[in-house]
Amino acid sequence: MSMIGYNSVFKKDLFKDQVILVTGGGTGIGRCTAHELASLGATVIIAARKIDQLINTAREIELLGGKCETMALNIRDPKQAVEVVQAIVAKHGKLTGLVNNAGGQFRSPASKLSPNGFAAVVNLNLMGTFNLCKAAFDTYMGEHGGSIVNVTLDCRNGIPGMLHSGAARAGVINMTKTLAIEWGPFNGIRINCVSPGMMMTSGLKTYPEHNPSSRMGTESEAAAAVVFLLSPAASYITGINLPVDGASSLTCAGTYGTETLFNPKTSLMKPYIGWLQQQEGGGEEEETKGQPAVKELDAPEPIIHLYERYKGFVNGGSANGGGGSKL
Ligand SMILES: CCC/C=C/C(=O)SCCNC(=O)CCNC(=O)[C@H](O)C(C)(C)COP(=O)([O-])OP(=O)([O-])OC[C@H]1O[C@@H](n2cnc3c(N)ncnc32)[C@H](O)[C@@H]1OP(=O)([O-])[O-]
Ligand SMILES: NC(=O)C1=CN([C@@H]2O[C@H](COP(=O)(O)OP(=O)(O)OC[C@H]3O[C@@H](n4cnc5c(N)ncnc54)[C@H](OP(=O)(O)O)[C@@H]3O)[C@@H](O)[C@H]2O)C=CC1
Repeated sequence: MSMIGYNSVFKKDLFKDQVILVTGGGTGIGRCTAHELASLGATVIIAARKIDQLINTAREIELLGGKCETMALNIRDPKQAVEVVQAIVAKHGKLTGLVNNAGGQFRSPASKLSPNGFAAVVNLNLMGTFNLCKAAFDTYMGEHGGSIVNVTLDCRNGIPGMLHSGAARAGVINMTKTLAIEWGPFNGIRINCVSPGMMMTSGLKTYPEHNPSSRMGTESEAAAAVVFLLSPAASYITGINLPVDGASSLTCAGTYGTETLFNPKTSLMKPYIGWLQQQEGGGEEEETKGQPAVKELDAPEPIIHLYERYKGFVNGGSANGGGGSKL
C-alpha cells in the first residue's frame, strides 16, 4: 500500500536546522519569540545589552529542551552588529532568520524633546534595525537568502508623547518595503514588520498603569505573528506590516479606556498566552528541582494580574472569573 498523508507546513520541527537571531530576546516579546522558535526546532541566538536577562531566558529555553545561545549587543553600534552576525555565521555556518525586536523609547511631549533625545530613539529603532539588516545581508543573507521580521509599533496614526519613536518606526516600515523589493527577487530575502498595539510585557515598567478592563495583547500574540512571518508558511509574503493590535489601530480611540471594544468581560477575542500558559500544571520535574522557575512573567504587578485573568479567560471562564461559555 502506498503511503499517503498531509504535507502541511505547520510541523513541530518547522525551524529545524535554522539559526535565528532575536535582538532583545532576553525580555518581553523577544523572550517569548525565542521560546516559540526554540519550541519549533530552531537554534536561537538572543542578543541585547544586559547579559543576565539573556542568560536567564537561555536557561529557561534549555530547561524546556530548546537550543539557545546568548550574545552581548548594542544594536546602536554598527560595528557590534557586524561582529555578532559574523560570530554566528562562523560558528553555525549560517544565519537563516533575523528578528529585529530590540527597541523602545521614553515618553516625552514633542515640545520638551531635545535633538539628542530624538536622535537617541531614531538611532535605536531605525538605525539599529538598519545595522542588523545590513550586517545580515553582507555576512550571509545577501548570498543565501533568509527571512527578517522587524518588530515596530503601531504608527498608523500620530502617537502623542512618542514623536521620535513614531517617526523611527514609520521609517522602519518604509525601509522594509524598499528592502523587500531590492533584496527579494535576487537575494531570496523576505522582510516584514509586525506592529504590536498595547501588549502586556516587561517593557511597560516605565509606562503609566492602563485601564485593566481593556483587552491588551499578550507577548505571545506578537511572538506568534513574528514566527508566522519568519516561516515558510509566509513564503510569498514580503514587505508588509502586520498589525497585532486587536483592531485598536482602526479606531481613533486607541486602546486607552475603550471598554466597549476591548473589555474581556464581553469580548470573545480569546487571548493566546503561549509558553507561559503551556507550563501550567506541568509540575516540578525531578531534574529541574533547584533550578529557576521557567514560567515567571517579568512584568509590572498590574500586568501579572492581568495575565492571571487572561489565563482564566483562555481556560473557559471570563477574564473576571465567571461566564464566558462561548469560548
Ligand atoms: C503605546 C506604545 C507602548 C510601547 C511600549 C514599548 O515600546 S515597551 C519597550 C520599552 N523598552 C524600552 O524603551 C527599552 C529601550 N529604551 C532605551 O534603551 C532608552 O530609553 C533610549 C534609547 C530610548 C534612551 O537611551 P539613553 O538613555 O541611552 O539615551 P542617552 O543617554 O543616549 O540620551 C540621549 C538623549 O535622550 C534623552 N533622554 C533619555 N531618556 C529620557 C527620558 N526618559 N526623558 C527625557 N529625555 C530622555 C537624554 O536626556 C539625552 O538628551 P540630552 O539631555 O543630551 O538633550
Ligand atoms: N509592549 C508593548 O506594548 C509594545 C512594544 N513594542 C515594541 O516591541 C519591542 C519589544 O518590546 P517589549 O518586549 O515590550 O519590551 P522590553 O523592554 O522587554 O524589550 C526591549 C528589549 O530591547 C532590548 N534593547 C533595548 N535597547 C537595546 C540596544 N541598544 N541594543 C540591544 N538591545 C536593546 C532590551 O534589552 P537590554 O536592555 O538588555 O539591551 C530589551 O530586551 C520593542 O521594539 C518595543 O518598542 C511595540 C509596541 C507596543
